This record gives sequence, C-alpha cells and structure tokens, in this order.
Amino acid sequence: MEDLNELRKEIDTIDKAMVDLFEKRMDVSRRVAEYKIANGKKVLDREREQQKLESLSALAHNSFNCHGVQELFQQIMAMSRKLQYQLLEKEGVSGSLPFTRIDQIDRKHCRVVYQGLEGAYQHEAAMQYFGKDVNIFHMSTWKECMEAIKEGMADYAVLPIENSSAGEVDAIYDLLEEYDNYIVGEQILKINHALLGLPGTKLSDIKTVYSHPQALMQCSVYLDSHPEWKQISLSNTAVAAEKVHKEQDKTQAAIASPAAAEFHGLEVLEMPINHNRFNSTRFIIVTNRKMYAADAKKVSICFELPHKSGSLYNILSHMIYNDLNMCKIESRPIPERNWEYHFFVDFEGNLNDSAVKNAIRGMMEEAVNFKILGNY
Ligand SMILES: O=C(O)C(=O)C[C@]1(C(=O)O)C=C[C@@H](O)C=C1
Repeated sequence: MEDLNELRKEIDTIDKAMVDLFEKRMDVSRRVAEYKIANGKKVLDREREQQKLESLSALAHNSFNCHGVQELFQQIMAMSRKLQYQLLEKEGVSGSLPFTRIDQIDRKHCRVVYQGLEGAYQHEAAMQYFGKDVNIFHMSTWKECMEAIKEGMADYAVLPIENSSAGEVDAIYDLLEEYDNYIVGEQILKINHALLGLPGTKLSDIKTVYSHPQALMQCSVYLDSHPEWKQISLSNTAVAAEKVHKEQDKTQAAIASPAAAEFHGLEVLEMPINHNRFNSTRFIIVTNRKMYAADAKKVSICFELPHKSGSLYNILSHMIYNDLNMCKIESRPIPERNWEYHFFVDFEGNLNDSAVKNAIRGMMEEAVNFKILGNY
C-alpha cells in the first residue's frame, strides 16, 4: 500500500507545476489581448476554442479524462477571455453600452399608466413611486400599457413583476422580452388583501368571490375554509370590486385592497385574509428610453442559450469572475421552440461600473439574443 503523505506530496508537485503553467498561459493571453487591441480583433474566437477542445481532448487516454480535459480547458479559456475583457476595459476600448446615464428619474412631470382601475394595487404602487400629483391613468391589459409607453402616450408604466407568496408574474417577463421598453425603477408594496362586499353583506350571504388569480392564490388558505364559495378570476382586483358594486348583489364578494373598497363604494368584510403576513409585490417602472440613473443598483438582463451542456454555467461565471452578486434568475419557455428557454437574471451593479461592463461584454458575446432590460 502506498503512503498517503507520499501520494499527497506527488499531487502537490503536479499542482505547483500546473499553477506555474496557468500563470504562464495567462501572461500569453494578456499579450494576445494587446495584439487584439492594436488590431481591432474580437476577444472571443469560437472556432479557435473549438479546435483547441478537440485537439486537447484527443490527447487524453480514456473517455473520463477526455471529458475532464474538455471541461478544464473550457474554464481556462473562459478565464483567459475574462482577463482580455478586463484589459480592453482598462484601455478604454470596451465601447459604451447603449444606455444614457441621467442624474435621476424625473418623477414630477410625467404621465403614468397602469393596468386595472382606481384602487388597484398597481395604482397604489404608481402613487407611491410618483406621488399623487402626476397624471396617472389606466388601461385594461398589461400589453396595452406596454403599447402606451412604446407609442409615447405615457412616459412610464407600472407593472407587477413578482409577489413574495405567489412568485413571478409570467406575462410581464414575456412582455419585457417582446417590447423594446426598459426598467428604470422598482417599487415594493406590502399587500394586505380584504374581502369586500356591498355594505351590510354577511359572510353567510356570499356565494361567489371574484379577484385576480394571484390574489386568489395569496388567500387560498382563507378561501379553503369557505369551500362553498365559488372562485372566479378577473383581470384585476379593482375590476372585481367594480363588478360587485355594479351588480348590487349581496351573494357576490371581491378580494381587493381597502383602497378599492373606498373607490368602488364597498365595505371591508374581513381583513387581512392573505396567509403570508409579509405578503408583498414588487412592481417595475418601465419606459421606452434606454436610460439609467447615476445611483442605479440593480441590472436586469435576458438571454437565450445554445442547447448545450454547461452553457448556463459559462454565462453565469462572468458574474462570478467579475465579483457580481446575482440576486434572481427566472426562465420562461421560448414559444414555438419546445423545451428551450429565455433566462432572466438580476444582479447588483451600475452600467457605469467596469466590472458590470466587463461581465455584460462577455455574456453578450456568448449568449443568443442578449438584452439589457434595465438598470435601476
Ligand atoms: O487565440 C486567441 O485568440 C486567444 O485570445 C486565446 C484564447 C485562449 O485562451 O486559448 C482565448 C480566447 C479566444 O476565444 C480563443 C483562445
């Protein structure tokens, strides 16, 4: 039996040689970057990388090692590219991202659109972000809100993107992908749902409850204790409140905000009825201009990836090596391409930071249909 200490010494010697070779290789990569800067060549050369992976893995003596050599050199070349991007950035040849930096978002002189009706949570989020003195109006669908800002009929749209109990709002992710509109801000609103009915309604009168599907989900524990009530989904909580008011029928109730009760002449029958005490929704503020505030702290991006082992890992490594903290990742199916996905990632940083520029530059070259959704 061989001695463990002796074996470890052998490994130590090999590892030292590998570190030495790695540093030598990175130094050559640095010189390649100087050549590329002087000659206006792109950092990523896919063909060269593919050739290298094939020729190096062919040198291995069994299939396990062949796979290992491929992984090892994929990583080494990824690091080599990152070093080159950093040098490009240092030399000021990284190019600017197509976003305009502004001091701050003008929240005073603007027209704001949301989906729903007065008393909707989106209305409340809009008032919290912009104050009550701006021109705030509503549309029936989120798509119409996106169109309104695209066409310049409104300056900003306020859209719900995720709820702390029910998760992301899928349709908004799809719209962000579809439209050339950009996120410039966010507003988190604590959501306490109320059961609303016509004044004088008793719980025993109720037969049907109307609300948005997300609100029904957030109150599912409460609703399960009333299995005799039929639940019906509508486009918005305030639309549900308006319906109950219009139809003047005590068998109907709505789940919406207390503000919706005031706007639509209803009474709060019970509140709060959501099971998560910390229930909150995050709203995004979207516009048609590519701009970001000087103090913006979060970047949102989306991209597609080649259907290949390790491609998500490789993209995310740009964040790791640039020391960026990823705070969220979501994926959505790509229509008409079964089992392929759009990825949506949020990470901390400002488009003016060199680490952010560096990471974005690398990801842009490797991912398909890469888009910066905003910095806020
Ligand atoms: O050969 C180049 O052009 C390099 O920049 C070197 C290198 C590598 O590390 O091997 C790095 C990036 C390219 O995508 C291809 C190869």
